Amino acid sequence: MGESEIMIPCFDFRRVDGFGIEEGGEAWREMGDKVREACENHGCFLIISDEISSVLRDQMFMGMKTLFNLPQEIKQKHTSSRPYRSYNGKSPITPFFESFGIDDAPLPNIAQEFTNLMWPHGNLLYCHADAENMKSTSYLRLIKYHVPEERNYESEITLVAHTDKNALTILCENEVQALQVQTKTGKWIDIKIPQQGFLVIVGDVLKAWSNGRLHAATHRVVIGDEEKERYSLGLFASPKDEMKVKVPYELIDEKTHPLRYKPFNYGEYIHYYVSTLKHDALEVFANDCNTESIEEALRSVGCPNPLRSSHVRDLDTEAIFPVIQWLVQRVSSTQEYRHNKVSHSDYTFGEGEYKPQQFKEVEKTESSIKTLRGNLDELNHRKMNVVKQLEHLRERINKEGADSGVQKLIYLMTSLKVIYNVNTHTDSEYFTLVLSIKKLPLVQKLERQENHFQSNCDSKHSELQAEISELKRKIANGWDSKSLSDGLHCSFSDLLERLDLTKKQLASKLRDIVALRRQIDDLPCQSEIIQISFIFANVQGKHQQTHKYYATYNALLEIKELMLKEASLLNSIISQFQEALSSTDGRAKLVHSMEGIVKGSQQKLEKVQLAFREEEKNLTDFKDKYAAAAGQHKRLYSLLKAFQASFFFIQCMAAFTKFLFVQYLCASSAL
Ligand SMILES: O=C(O)CCC(=O)C(=O)O
Ligand SMILES: [Fe+2]
Repeated sequence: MGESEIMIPCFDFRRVDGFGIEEGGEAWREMGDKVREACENHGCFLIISDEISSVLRDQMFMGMKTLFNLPQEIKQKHTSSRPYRSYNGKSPITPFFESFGIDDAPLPNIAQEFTNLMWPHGNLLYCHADAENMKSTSYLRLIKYHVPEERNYESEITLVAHTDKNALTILCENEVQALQVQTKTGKWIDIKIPQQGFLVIVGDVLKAWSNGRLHAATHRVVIGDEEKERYSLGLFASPKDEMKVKVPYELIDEKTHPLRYKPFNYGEYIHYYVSTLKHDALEVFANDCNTESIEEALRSVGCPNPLRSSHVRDLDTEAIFPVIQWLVQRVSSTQEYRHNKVSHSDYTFGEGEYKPQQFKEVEKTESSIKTLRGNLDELNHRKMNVVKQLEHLRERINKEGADSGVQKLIYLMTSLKVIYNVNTHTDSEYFTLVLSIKKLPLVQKLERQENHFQSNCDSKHSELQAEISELKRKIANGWDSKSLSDGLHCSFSDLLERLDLTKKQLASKLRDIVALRRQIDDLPCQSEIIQISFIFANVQGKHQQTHKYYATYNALLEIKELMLKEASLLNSIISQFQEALSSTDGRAKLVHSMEGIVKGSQQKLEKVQLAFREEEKNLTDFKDKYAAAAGQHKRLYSLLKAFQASFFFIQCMAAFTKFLFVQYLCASSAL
């Protein structure tokens, strides 16, 4: 099959004739084989499903549009410490790309928190979210691709080529085609996700888990000359950060499928990817056979053919063969050179004769060995000199006698004692000695301590001395024992007085405390407060009712007054009617006053009619608003249903992973 004909398989998962009808049945197994093959060959496949109607899907994208239309500062409120979760908006690197990542979106509190953050005044979108509490982790990614205002190129790569770092991704788009998947041979093919469909992409985790049997598809988003902005919605199912990704032993076969990935912690892997952004992060981070070191070794021996670790991994013979040829050639020419060196030590290359690169390297190494040897000889010579000097010194020590130093020291110590005891220094030698000893830090410290102690003693001594002299002075001044005891008595009664005062103060404080305690006792306890608040609520209810009665009473009173006024007016008209009719002047007056009354009434009527029309207008306004709100409620509710239905797919995919595992077990037991 030519590359141009490569098609990503599309499976019909509609309930009528497809997946999930009879789990474990013949059709189910056949479908399983096809899905596995698609994952192995392409790393992705399309599915058509009737789980989500096109109406719901449209509404879902409408909801996304509303979300992305929110002001930038509101969108930026959505932040997270985890990679790819925070709102990522139109950065200079990706100016036409905006996305939100929401962890475990199906959980009701998560949806509610997100809604509260984006729509502080409420949005019915998630208000009734009652999705099941799922154990697997997933994150929902909402993406908007803008239409570039000015195009530098015919098409813009808006999302760079990558493999998904999670286990499995389920994608849908708003019918604006821009996604491309790379085939194993490196060709990019356009993916059009069907109207009722999804694209399922195998991520790095499934690739590692399946020991490299499943292919993680490299994909990118290229915005062409589309006029419409693109929205896509992806569910990224992944293990929890603390989970270990480990190839099951059933999927390891020493001959056909030796272990390719060592077990790794998922969180550490993500951290590695985020900090390096290596496209082949999985191969570098978890590959068990270290193809990187092969690449490195070839580079260090100057292999002219580029051989990447992926060539080795994928056994790409086209890339590997020239390298092997080069290595064979190198080995044989090295052998030849060695042979010539041994048999003809004076072997030289003639003028213009081809001298292979490795020969030059060997020559260079030889010359540096020579220099090193020269250096070593010189160092040996110096070492001999030092040894000689050492021996000489040792001889001198033996001659002078080993004890002389010690004796000198003892002599000095004795001198020191003498100096300190006698505290005289007549001899000049002693004098110098004292000076040098006094300079020693320990001696200085001791001196300082002694001085301190001495001054302390002195001050205590002078204090005591002062007290004694004071007593002496008193006695000398004629203070006898009686006056002394009087003095004591005086100060004792003084103290007693102070004690009394303190006792009084204490008693008053105690009284205060008792009063406070009483006040505390008077305060109602918690249950009493509840009762009171209950009664208060009742009273408030009654109060409101009374208020209403009063309002009615006042209105009735007003009406009564009006009626009375009308009645008195009518009475006065009746009483004056006969009289007014008797004269022409009276009749004209009556007609005039009647006209005045009619005019006044008409004005009143107009006022009332105006107020009425205003009220009517208000009513229709409210009705319109209510109808709009009800419509929105309906739309958002169905949108919510659409979201819930898409979460259902995560569960499907978890089952699908399990199903793939079973497939492999069957395949390996058949081997
Ligand atoms: O928007 C798309 O179609 C692809 C998004 C994608 O590949 C990703 O977010 O990893
Ligand atoms: Fe992706």
